[in-house]
Amino acid sequence: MNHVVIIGFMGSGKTRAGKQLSKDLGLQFVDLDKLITKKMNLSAREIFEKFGEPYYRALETVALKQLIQDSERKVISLGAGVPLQEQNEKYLKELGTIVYLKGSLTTLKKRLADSKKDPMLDGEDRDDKIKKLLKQRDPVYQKFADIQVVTGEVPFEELIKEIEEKLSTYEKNS
Ligand SMILES: Nc1ncnc2c1ncn2[C@@H]1O[C@H](COP(=O)(O)OP(=O)(O)O)[C@@H](O)[C@H]1O
Ligand SMILES: O=C(O)C1=C[C@@H](OP(=O)(O)O)[C@@H](O)[C@H](O)C1
Ligand SMILES: [Mg+2]
Repeated sequence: MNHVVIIGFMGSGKTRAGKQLSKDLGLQFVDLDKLITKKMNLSAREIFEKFGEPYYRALETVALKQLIQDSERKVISLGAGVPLQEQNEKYLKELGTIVYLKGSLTTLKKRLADSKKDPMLDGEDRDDKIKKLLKQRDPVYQKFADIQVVTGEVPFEELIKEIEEKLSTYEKNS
């Protein structure tokens, strides 16, 4: 399918940017986390606590497969962990054009400092955890990215414009 797919670390702005892009492009918006939490009637943290992380990962994969079958083009914001799961690799490649919202460690630490919603940041020192996970995840996001933009350095509206321009160029050439 040729969906517009947004990937990136927690706090990179996947959900916010996805909503704006869907409005501008006149496409339906899907947030993969929202799809899962709505269906389960539980938050991501509650699903992690009740059933464990592997269960959440399985729900992500099921949702991805459904979106590949969906013939109506959409803007899809993925959860930050989706590209890290080996079983998702082939589905991600089939899903559409992948936009990586890249945030620096400084930007992400700032945005995530008070966020309570992410179970992946529970436990150890939050800044250390962000640093460790970003080091592990950034190369994976880069590997999947058809388009990359840096968040945190320009105003939101400019960032969206940059994504739209890059998408248009990418699609013309592919
Ligand atoms: N370009 C941006 N500039 C400043 N703050 C942003 C930007 N994009 C997102 N945010 C803020 O960062 C936080 C995380 O955004 P969100 O879209 O939920 O990220 P994600 O879905 O990638 O975890 C929110 O408070 C959001 O308003
Ligand atoms: O980093 C992760 O593994 C996760 C990120 C979350 O999504 P956001 O990227 O929207 O925060 C959500 O999917 C879940 O809590 C797991
Ligand atoms: Mg999100």
